[in-house]
Amino acid sequence: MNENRTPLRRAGWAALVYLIAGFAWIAFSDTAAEAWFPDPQTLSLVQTWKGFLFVLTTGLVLFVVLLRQLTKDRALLTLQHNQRQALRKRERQLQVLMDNLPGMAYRCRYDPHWTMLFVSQGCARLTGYEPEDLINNRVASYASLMDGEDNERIMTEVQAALDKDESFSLEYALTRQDGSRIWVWERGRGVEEEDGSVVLEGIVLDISDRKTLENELEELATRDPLTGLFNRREMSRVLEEELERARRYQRPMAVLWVDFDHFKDVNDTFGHAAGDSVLRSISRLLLGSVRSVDTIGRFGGEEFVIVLPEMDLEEARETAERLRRKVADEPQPLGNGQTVPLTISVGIAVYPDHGQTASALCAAADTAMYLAKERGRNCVAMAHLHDRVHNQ
Ligand SMILES: Nc1nc2c(ncn2[C@@H]2O[C@H](COP(=O)(O)OP(=O)(O)OP(=O)(O)O)[C@@H](O)[C@H]2O)c(=O)[nH]1
Repeated sequence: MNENRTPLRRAGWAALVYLIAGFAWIAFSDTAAEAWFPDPQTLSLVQTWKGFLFVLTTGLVLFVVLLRQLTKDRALLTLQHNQRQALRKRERQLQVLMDNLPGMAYRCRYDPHWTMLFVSQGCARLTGYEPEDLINNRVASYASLMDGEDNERIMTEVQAALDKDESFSLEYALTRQDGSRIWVWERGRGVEEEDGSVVLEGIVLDISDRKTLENELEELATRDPLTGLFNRREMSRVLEEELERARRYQRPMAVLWVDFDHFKDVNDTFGHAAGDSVLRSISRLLLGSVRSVDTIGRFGGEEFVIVLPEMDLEEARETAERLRRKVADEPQPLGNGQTVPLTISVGIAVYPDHGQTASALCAAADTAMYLAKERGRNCVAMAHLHDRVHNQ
């Protein structure tokens, strides 16, 4: 209650109380003294002692009031000093924490530039820009470090989090000042300022190492380690995807089933390492001989599957024949400076002629490949139309 009074009002009240008490004392004590001590000599003595009493009392009151006030002031000053010390300590700790983040802390506006109002020192390590370069978009805006589509996606995600008053987590790529690319993870939330506007506060961490590891793991899960081609699982996924597209747009699609001829002889004669070298070399050769829309996978052993979107029977036959000739014409390196001639047998199945499903097409192409082997190898065979009936 007292805290609401202004110092002037409080001092005014104290002075008023003092004046009233003083005047009352002078007025009533003189009258009372004259009434009780009619003798002028005694009265004079009483007046003197009365004066002493007044000075003593007011002095005591002044002493108590001043003591109380000064004690309070000192306690307040000590409290303020301790609070300032604690604040400085926390600021220092926060600074150390922010400067040692594997990234940066920030405060920014929710605008198309992500205008930075504050960024910690880690900004230089993360982006290559000094904090003052990014603050208020002085040299570059944070948005200019992001990819265009990422920026739009992030704007939408952050808006959704702001609407729900929740924090947001984002992953996106940044282009640093030197042009190198990094992956970052950001977590932040909207904070209302004193003027009612909303700013974003959070941290941005470099997760490039994690991303590289994730990509490597993804590669391991989808690629054949020897040839680098898609493995059976990934190839099956691609086949389903292409088949779905062919169905939707009512376009043909071909599957080639490629098997090396007498590959066992290569292994037996030159060793397994030489066989591996041949597998790698033919993989490269096949990969370099198809269109960018075509996909090659190693299904296992020396069997390869090639998916050729938008290819009908005749085009597929021509492609298979071209691949067969290319392999036959080029002796394969054994890895020791020597080469070995090798041929392939290719089975062809085409959607929708030989099958409607991935498994039906694979089975038809595989059967056609055995037909090519039966015909003496180093040749191409088309699946029979009646295979379609068996496969469905
Ligand atoms: N070097 C090497 N050989 C492999 C690999 N995978 C499978 N093979 C070999 O491929 C050979 C396949 O032999 P077969 O199935 O008998 O067929 P082929 O000798 O090619 O004869 P045809 O297919 O009948 O013309 C086997 O010797 C396998 O050991 C591999 O990753 N590396």
